Amino acid sequence: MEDDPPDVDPVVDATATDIAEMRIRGAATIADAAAEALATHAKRSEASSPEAFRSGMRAAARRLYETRPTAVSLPNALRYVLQGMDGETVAELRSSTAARAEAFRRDLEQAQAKLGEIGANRLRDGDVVMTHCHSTDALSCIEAALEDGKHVEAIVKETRPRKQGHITAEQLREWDVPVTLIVDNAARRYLDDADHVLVGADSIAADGSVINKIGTSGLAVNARERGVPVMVAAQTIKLHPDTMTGHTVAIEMREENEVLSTDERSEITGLEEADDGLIVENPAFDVTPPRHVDAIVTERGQFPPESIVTLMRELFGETIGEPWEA
Ligand SMILES: O=P(O)(O)OC[C@H]1O[C@H](OP(=O)(O)O)[C@H](O)[C@@H]1O
Repeated sequence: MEDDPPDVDPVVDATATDIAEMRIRGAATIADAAAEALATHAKRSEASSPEAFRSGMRAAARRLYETRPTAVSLPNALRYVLQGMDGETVAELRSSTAARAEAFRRDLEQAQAKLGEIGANRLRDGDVVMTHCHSTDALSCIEAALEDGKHVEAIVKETRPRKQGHITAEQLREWDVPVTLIVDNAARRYLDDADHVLVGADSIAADGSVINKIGTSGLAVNARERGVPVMVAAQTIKLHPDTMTGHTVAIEMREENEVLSTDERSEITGLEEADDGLIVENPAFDVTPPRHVDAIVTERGQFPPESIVTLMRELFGETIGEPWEA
């Protein structure tokens, strides 16, 4: 018989649930929350031996990993923290792991600020930026441009079905940026008024493909046709190491009820009960090929998408296992 899996701290469970249900969302924010949860788990661990501590940490990482599949910042964060488990005693392991998680969170914040400064160089005074979804990395570029004294305006796509564009609009208005909010289907019409498309990323593949909120690829195709450059703001934690060896990135399929309520479903089908003839598909992300992206802005500089693999090799090497195999 197999042993029971080790207990994880309730904070780990709560964080995992919040990530799965998108109360915690956005690739960088998810990574930060996961590292914080691992730190708490490490600090509160009452493991009776170093091996028990390590297996508890691995169980916590696995619980967090199994929440959402697309943003690679999550496994990258888990792996980074677990690689920092160091020591002969539980006390040593506890403090090294917690310190590693805290260093990760500090680095994440600094990387985003640095990325913002680099991305701001692409924005000129008076530029209009079209955004999709809500990305803290993308917003960091606008924030840095504002700090440089540039005037920036924004056309903000609503981003169905969850309307994260509202979060972007709220942040931009807080910074006093003039915002025009549009429905997603209006994007092509408004591209003529935009100087840049600026989006974030959940994962970047080795060939320079950008995996981001559903609708990004269509926006990028339209932007290319209209001659509007597409800029992707993505810290290196968004680089997906497994894609160097040919793995594809899993696209999360979310619940029907984000798109269609039970009442709306009954109105369409005229039935109270289930109708297997009506299927609702709700992919959360899509893949934008590198030819539709002008630049990937990271804290290490900005790169044409085709050359991102060089940075990926430098940062991750060639072989990577699951986070809990660290
Ligand atoms: O890391 P930052 O730049 O904040 O966000 C990156 C991306 O994460 C979000 O995914 P979701 O809303 O969690 O599904 C969006 O796709 C956004 O572009």
